[in-house]
Amino acid sequence: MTKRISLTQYLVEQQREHGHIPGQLRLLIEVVARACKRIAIAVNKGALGEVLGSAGSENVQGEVQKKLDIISNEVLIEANEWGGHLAAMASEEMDDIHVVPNRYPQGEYMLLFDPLDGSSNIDVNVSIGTIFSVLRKVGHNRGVSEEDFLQPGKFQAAAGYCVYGPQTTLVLTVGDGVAMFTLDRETGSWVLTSENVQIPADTKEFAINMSNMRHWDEPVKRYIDECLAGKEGPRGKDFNMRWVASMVADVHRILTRGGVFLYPWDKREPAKPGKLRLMYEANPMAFLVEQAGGMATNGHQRIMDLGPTKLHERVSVILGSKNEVQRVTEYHLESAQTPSQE
Ligand SMILES: O=P(O)(O)OC[C@H]1O[C@](O)(COP(=O)(O)O)[C@@H](O)[C@@H]1O
Ligand SMILES: [Mg+2]
Ligand SMILES: [Mg+2]
Repeated sequence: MTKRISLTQYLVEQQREHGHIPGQLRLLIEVVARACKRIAIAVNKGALGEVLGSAGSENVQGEVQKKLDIISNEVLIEANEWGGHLAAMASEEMDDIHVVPNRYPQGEYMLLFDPLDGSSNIDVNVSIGTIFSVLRKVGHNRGVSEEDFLQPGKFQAAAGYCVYGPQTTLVLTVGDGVAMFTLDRETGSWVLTSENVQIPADTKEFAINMSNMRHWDEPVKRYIDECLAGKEGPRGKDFNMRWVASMVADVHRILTRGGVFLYPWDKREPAKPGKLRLMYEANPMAFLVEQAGGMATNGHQRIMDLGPTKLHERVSVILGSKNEVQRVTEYHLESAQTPSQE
């Protein structure tokens, strides 16, 4: 029988072999993983745990909060407040940052999360998840403010997600490749089930919400039209389409078998750069995807190079198999160089 490696053993080994996971970061990741286990239990109970349905409130984005959005947020805050070695936290479901109180010495890290991704799928029993990102606090011996969080994604110390699906899987990077851990419900431990995850550079599968087609910009229309044209079209191959409407599940599929995911800017809300959130969704997923050999851009620039101007900033997202993301990005650049016909 092959040896089972737990999350703790994996992190300790990474620390010993590569020396790049400080003790505080290792403990922080373990606390997040423990919180995800508690969220998985709540998700699993479903109607029996009275966790389904709307909470009757709205978040800072004006989106209706589900009960599980709030429960998951509370679980993550509570777990990390005393056990997470943190200076502060920020969440998609909270207007402002949450500074960890009365700590000396103050924690070196800041945690950002989308506590429950794919909220529209909760009540219909489709995969959902938790996405998280870890930043270092620059400048010790002083308080922490929202500005401390406004760092480009390339400075993330760690990122990951947990997908609550047929299996509960934790996917993690600390900047040295991507590892996947499956929750063994009988023992309650996270068991390493994939290491050095690699996204194939080419794919025949795309993920986009096709109902927004009429709102898309030219380069996105061009790319999807070419995919839809199949064997007879310029791409010379047939493409398949998937859209779970939970970013965690769509990205998990891409990390597992390749593909390209797009949630681009569109004309519905032209003033907003996109639907997805830079700090809680795009940055952590971009870090994972790049660590697995893929690519992530907003159509013009690498996502992890973007300098955030506010906590809840939104962004256009194209990520996954390198050659496809490259192609969509080139289409955007070409279109920017072509004078408008209007
Ligand atoms: O319903 P749409 O517009 O296709 O959007 C789906 C997208 O919205 C999201 O659910 C947003 O996440 P939240 O549930 O955290 O708000 C993404 O996970 C997903 O990619
Ligand atoms: Mg989300
Ligand atoms: Mg969410």
